[in-house]
Amino acid sequence: MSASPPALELVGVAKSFGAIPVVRGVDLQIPAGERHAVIGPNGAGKSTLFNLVSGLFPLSGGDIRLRGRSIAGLPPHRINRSGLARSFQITNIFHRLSVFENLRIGVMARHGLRFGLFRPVARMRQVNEEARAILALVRLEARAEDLAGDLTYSEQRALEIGMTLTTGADVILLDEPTAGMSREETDRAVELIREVTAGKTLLMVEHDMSVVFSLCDRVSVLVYGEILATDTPERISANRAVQEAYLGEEPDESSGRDFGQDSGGEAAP
Ligand SMILES: Nc1ncnc2c1ncn2[C@@H]1O[C@H](COP(=O)(O)OP(=O)(O)OP(=O)(O)O)[C@@H](O)[C@H]1O
Repeated sequence: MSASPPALELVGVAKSFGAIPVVRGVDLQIPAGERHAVIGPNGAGKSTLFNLVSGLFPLSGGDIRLRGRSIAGLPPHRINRSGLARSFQITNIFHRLSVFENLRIGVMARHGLRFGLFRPVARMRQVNEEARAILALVRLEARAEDLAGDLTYSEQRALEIGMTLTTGADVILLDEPTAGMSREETDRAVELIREVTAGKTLLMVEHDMSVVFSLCDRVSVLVYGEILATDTPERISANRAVQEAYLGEEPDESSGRDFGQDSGGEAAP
């Protein structure tokens, strides 16, 4: 055991909707700096797990700890301020503001600054610098002045990742960051995610095993609300129990999509 607590720790995490258990006692430790994927068949409880970690749903049981401190019961904005940011697909983006303004608002929020209030010039200079740095990191400099609503789908996803960075969080949750992207867009997104999460802790839901292989240190397989296995991508893809959990999903080495999903929004191959 290392001396420092895990960046993120789930202890016996449970969630029921009415009488129906959906997440059933999940234990998971993610050390600081690890990139970790949660995979699993449709309806396994992956989104619910993310909603529990980010504070959108109250726990039915167990505990969630960020750097050793419980965040159970905290509202999402408090969890966010504690250093955990989640990408909510494209819903965080103000479509009628420019790309730069979007990032600036995110950085301002972190500095406790709001529109319409007195804004000290020196702090605004710092805000602008930070926003520009994130703009470069997510490779949207050429689009800085364009409306966020005019970005392509994958550019919007990049902006969304940029918004999570504006919070300064060092634990990042990404929910299917490459869903709906072509192979080329996916490859670019993987590069971008690798760069922007360097030195941070990443927890992602991802269906595309080629993405998991190229990005993640470890993978957890969630089946019926329970973790079936946690291991390296290589060992997970060779695991018989995992293969059986994806009934009817033959490993497909040619596409790299070892464990396909029948979810709607995926890009055509
Ligand atoms: N708010 C809710 N109320 C009742 N049931 C819910 C709610 N949210 C999710 N569920 C149920 O919980 C189960 C797990 O759903 P969840 O969306 O977490 O699965 P998932 O693994 O993310 O699936 P997918 O890969 O299809 O997104 C499903 O049976 C779903 O119908």
